[in-house]
Amino acid sequence: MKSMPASVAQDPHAFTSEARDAVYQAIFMRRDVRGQFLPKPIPDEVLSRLLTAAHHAPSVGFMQPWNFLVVKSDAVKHRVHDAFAVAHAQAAEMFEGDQRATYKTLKLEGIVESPVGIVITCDRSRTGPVVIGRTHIKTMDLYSSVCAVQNLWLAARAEGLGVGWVSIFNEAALQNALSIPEHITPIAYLCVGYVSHFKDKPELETAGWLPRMPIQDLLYFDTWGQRDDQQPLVGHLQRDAAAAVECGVRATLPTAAVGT
Ligand SMILES: Cc1cc2c(cc1C)N(C[C@H](O)[C@H](O)[C@H](O)COP(=O)(O)O)c1[nH]c(=O)[nH]c(=O)c1N2
Repeated sequence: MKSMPASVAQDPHAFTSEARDAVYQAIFMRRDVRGQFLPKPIPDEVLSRLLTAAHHAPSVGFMQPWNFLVVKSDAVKHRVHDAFAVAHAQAAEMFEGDQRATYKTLKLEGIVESPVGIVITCDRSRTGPVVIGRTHIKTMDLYSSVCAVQNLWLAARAEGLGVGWVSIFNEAALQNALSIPEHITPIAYLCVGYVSHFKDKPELETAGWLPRMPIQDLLYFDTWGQRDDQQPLVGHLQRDAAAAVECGVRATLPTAAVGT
């Protein structure tokens, strides 16, 4: 995105403005990709960078609960797709009326078309029963694996790769399709590949499923539920929301045309 106005002196630890802008570009130009995958292979050196980025995610107690399963076999992808198809049909029945009709028109995966699937898992027993930071809130290990997903997703966007997270599975069916042991939780099945183009906004937004919520409606000060629209921060948020949208629009252009 175009540099956000720097009204305060840059901290000496901050990235250069070009590097900082690249981070924000990765964030605002990232999309969940389902339908625009190209068959172009992903070089191992690129996959290696993605996986290394994922492995450098934060994790509770540094337990690094993840494994990475790289799926290239068509037979395995078809097994995963079969598991998706069952859950997808079940999911359609959970919506009513117009929503069900819309749901059925949505493309919600690119399992077979994407050249590579990457499954990120969570081994909840990896470092024993007591983990620093997970002593009371047991789900922290799952959140750690999600951090790995997000690192990979952003790195992929910087590499020009699309990623689509598919979660419409009965968990046991997905484990079965991938021979994942019962005690390992599959966190994400990610469809990864080069794309014909990136969309400017979430497909569910374009389809009229849901809009992006205004961030100021989600913001409280000091205690839950306490709003204060007079806070200068709120004005900044409105400006930055517009800048983020503009960045998403520019994501539809080849990056060479986008610049920083
Ligand atoms: C945990 C989780 C699980 C899923 C998703 C995301 C996340 C975070 N998303 C993608 C989701 O629909 C998408 O992120 C939002 O619509 C916002 O769009 P962008 O990611 O900004 O393009 C997703 N998309 C899809 O087509 N099929 C799916 O099964 C899922 N599952």
